[in-house]
Amino acid sequence: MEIDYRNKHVLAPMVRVGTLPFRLLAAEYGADITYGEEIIDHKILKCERRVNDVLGTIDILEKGTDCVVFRTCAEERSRVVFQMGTSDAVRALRAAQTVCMDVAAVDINMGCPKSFSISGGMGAALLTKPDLIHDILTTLKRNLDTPVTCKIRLLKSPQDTVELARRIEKTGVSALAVHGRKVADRPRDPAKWSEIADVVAAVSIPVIANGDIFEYEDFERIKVATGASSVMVARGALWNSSIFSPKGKLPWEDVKREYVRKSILWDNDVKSTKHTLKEMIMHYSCLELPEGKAVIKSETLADLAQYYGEDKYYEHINKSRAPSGGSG
Ligand SMILES: Cc1cc2nc3c(=O)[nH]c(=O)nc-3n(C[C@H](O)[C@H](O)[C@H](O)COP(=O)(O)O)c2cc1C
Repeated sequence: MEIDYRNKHVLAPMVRVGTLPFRLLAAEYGADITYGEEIIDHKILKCERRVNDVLGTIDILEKGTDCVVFRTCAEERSRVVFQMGTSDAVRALRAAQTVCMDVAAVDINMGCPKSFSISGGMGAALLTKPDLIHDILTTLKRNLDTPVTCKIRLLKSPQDTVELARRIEKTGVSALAVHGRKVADRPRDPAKWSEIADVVAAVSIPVIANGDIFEYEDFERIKVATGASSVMVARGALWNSSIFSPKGKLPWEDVKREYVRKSILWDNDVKSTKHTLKEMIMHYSCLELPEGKAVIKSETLADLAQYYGEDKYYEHINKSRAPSGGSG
């Protein structure tokens, strides 16, 4: 089923952050479309799909283990985007086939500047290989019923970016997310909204504008500046996912607590929960203070529950999951 990419507020893909509890939290506050963290195709190819009746989730697990690589649930089926890292069309297709029936769309990461991506020919390395981009996207389009999209960065000149966007549009993708920074730009460099506007003007598929949305009002500002109708947020949502709420941001302490509860409810990987909490704490406070130290020291969700005063909730959830029967 085609997903509508117009007039949407979108949670950006974020490694080690965009797992199920975080996506559901963002959606609860108002995000319309929520991307998962980037997962590399090689990793998915070592996985199997399993229905988790206890949690009510669909789990993509490393074969023969309980190691969750991707977890989703029916509630987010119509809005979750699976983002993949790849450098090969056939491999991308095989990996996408493992997950496509459980997600709203499959997205290819063409913006990651990290060395592990570039050295594997993935992420931003694709930006200089338009033929390979074409190959990957058309292979996915031809063989999947699921919508296909991609996320790029700006190229050296606005003309180059526009030329690439036009080529991408020709592959039949449903939307194009544009992060308004170049590969060499640092996160603190301002995003170049005007160069996103050049792309919006040049293509007719929906463009999702991304970069420097830190307040709810910024959604409207970037729409006006770029002409894009949809907007994607990463750091603004990481620090306080209630940025999606038209009613204004909630105190980060409340958001954090709700994130801990959702991590417990969906049995999130403790490393991902710790990482996300650490990012929030680093932004608002400091890891050297007692809270940061307690999060770093935590080894399990039970430890985190205890620190945040959610131990009763943790016990309640775990009791409700225990197999019935026994003495009663
Ligand atoms: C913690 C973190 C993890 C990220 N992981 C990904 C990722 O997995 N895939 C991706 O395409 N971009 C990733 N990005 C980039 C963001 O999706 C986004 O393009 C960038 O941060 C600019 O948006 P912002 O100004 O709203 O932060 C990540 C960014 C952050 C801060």
